[in-house]
Amino acid sequence: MIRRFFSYYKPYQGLFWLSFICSIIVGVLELSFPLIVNQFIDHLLPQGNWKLIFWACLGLLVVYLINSFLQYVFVYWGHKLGINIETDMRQKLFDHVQKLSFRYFDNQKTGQLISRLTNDLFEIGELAHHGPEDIFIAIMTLLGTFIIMLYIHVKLALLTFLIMPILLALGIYFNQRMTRTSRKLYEQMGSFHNQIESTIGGIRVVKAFGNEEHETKEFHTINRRFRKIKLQSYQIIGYNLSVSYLLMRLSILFILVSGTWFVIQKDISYGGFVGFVLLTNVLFRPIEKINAVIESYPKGIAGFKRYTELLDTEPDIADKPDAIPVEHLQGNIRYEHVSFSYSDSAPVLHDFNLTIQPGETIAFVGPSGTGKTTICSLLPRFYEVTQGRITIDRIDIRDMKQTSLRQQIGIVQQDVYLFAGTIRENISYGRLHASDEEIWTAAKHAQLTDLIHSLPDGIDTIVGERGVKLSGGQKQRIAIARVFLKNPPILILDEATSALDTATEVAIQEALNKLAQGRTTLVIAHRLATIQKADRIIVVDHNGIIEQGAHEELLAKKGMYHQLYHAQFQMN
Ligand SMILES: Nc1ncnc2c1ncn2[C@@H]1O[C@H](COP(=O)(O)OP(=O)(O)OP(=O)(O)O)[C@@H](O)[C@H]1O
Repeated sequence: MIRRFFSYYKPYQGLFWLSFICSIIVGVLELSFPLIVNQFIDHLLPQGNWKLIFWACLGLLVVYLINSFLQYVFVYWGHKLGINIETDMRQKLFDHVQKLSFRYFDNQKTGQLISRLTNDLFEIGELAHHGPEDIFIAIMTLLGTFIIMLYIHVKLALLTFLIMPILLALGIYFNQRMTRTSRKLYEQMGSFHNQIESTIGGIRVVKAFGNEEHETKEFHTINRRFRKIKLQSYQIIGYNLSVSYLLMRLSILFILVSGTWFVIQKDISYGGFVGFVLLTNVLFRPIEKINAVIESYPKGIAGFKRYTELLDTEPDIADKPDAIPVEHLQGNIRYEHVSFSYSDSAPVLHDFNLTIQPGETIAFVGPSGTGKTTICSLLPRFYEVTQGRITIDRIDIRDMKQTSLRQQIGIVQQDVYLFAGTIRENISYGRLHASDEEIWTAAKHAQLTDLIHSLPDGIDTIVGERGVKLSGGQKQRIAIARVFLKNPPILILDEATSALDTATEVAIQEALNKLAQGRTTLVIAHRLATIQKADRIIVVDHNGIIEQGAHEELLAKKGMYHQLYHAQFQMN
């Protein structure tokens, strides 16, 4: 995992070394200060030579100036390195998430995914900048300080280093506790995002049922749980800081007492003693740094683990290495002995066979839950068949490049999803670089021109999140315009179940009929009145296809279609 983590530094080796070298120089210069003070007290002070003292102070000033400049370089460029790595990782993760199949998203919570793309990566970025450098610099400074301490006074140095194992053991103990708490914190953060996403996303349902209070209570529970874990983590940080602080100050006291004894014994000079005390302060800085890493390390590592986990999720529907791009398909579709199940539960389709001729309009009818939508979802490979195969123009769809296959299929769903942009942007989603004229033609075919002209901002009217500012019928016509623009040879139409007013229904039906002209069309029919002109009606139940034929033929058979038709007719 560490090797994998470091592989992200590769493109930024220059930045890494720049901030690394700067921080080493900063560390070394920090170490030089106690040594200079030592020389100052022992040699310059007794001589009383103002000229030399002036030059020594000037030298120190230069050291400080260089150090302050390097601090800036280290902080800015070091963080730039972290941010670059974070940005790359986020992009990579986003690209990967886009490749995952419907099946993956069926089992995921959006909030968890958002949490991974935001918080996790922020923490990883922090670790990427601080982790390796801080640990390395801390070790270097510890070693450097120890060597200089030994140089000044061996016995005092050895006494000081007796305290180190206690401080390190303390660090390790708190690190372990922090790792556990961080994990809980992140799980909670995901639940947090889920709750917000689902309540705000479904705010209209919440309000329609008057369940605001219930949602507030649910949120309150999660919010309190999050608070509790966050407090726990700060309690650990607090303990760690206060115990470490106390130990460090006790160490200084200990060094003051033992150093004074050595001074009285004339075993160490005054300058050596002051330099030593100053060095003790330098010695504690790396320990504080290690403590800071201890705070950020578990969060970053927990985030990185979750990041790699998601990145390693193989898309269960991927292009074969030799997959072919397809263009201009005729639309000859064959389902050959297709079986399919969403999970280990009972199959939705079993040995399903169907041949659809190019340009034919097929309507699927049958009771709810019998697999009409599933049959259509298998065609663009949203889900993979469990057995059998589906071919278009005699090519197995698994041998085609997914994007090219999906470019050949247009889908109009009953539950239309519009993006929170303008009408123009939503239509042009069908073909991203379409010209203005093409967009207007598509809008005209979808009978949208009157609507667009009636709006103050015309085609540039903002439709609101998921198109809330438009009616169901208007949204559906935008979805139809999108597919006109896409102009695919194959169509899947999931018919609207809701009863639209007659004028709107006629307008939508006209638009759909026009769209279906010259294309192979699969209609998931809910309202039998709209599919009477279909070339073939396929009646399915839980056992598969039970009847098929034209409307009149099926009525004459007096079978299932006849029953369904009359049931709906009587209801109307
Ligand atoms: N994403 C999914 N994961 C698991 N099971 C699913 C999924 N989608 C559908 N199902 C199940 O598969 C079966 C067939 O569903 P499908 O939506 O294809 O039926 P349908 O005939 O289109 O129904 P309707 O007429 O109500 O739209 C149902 O039992 C449903 O619960």
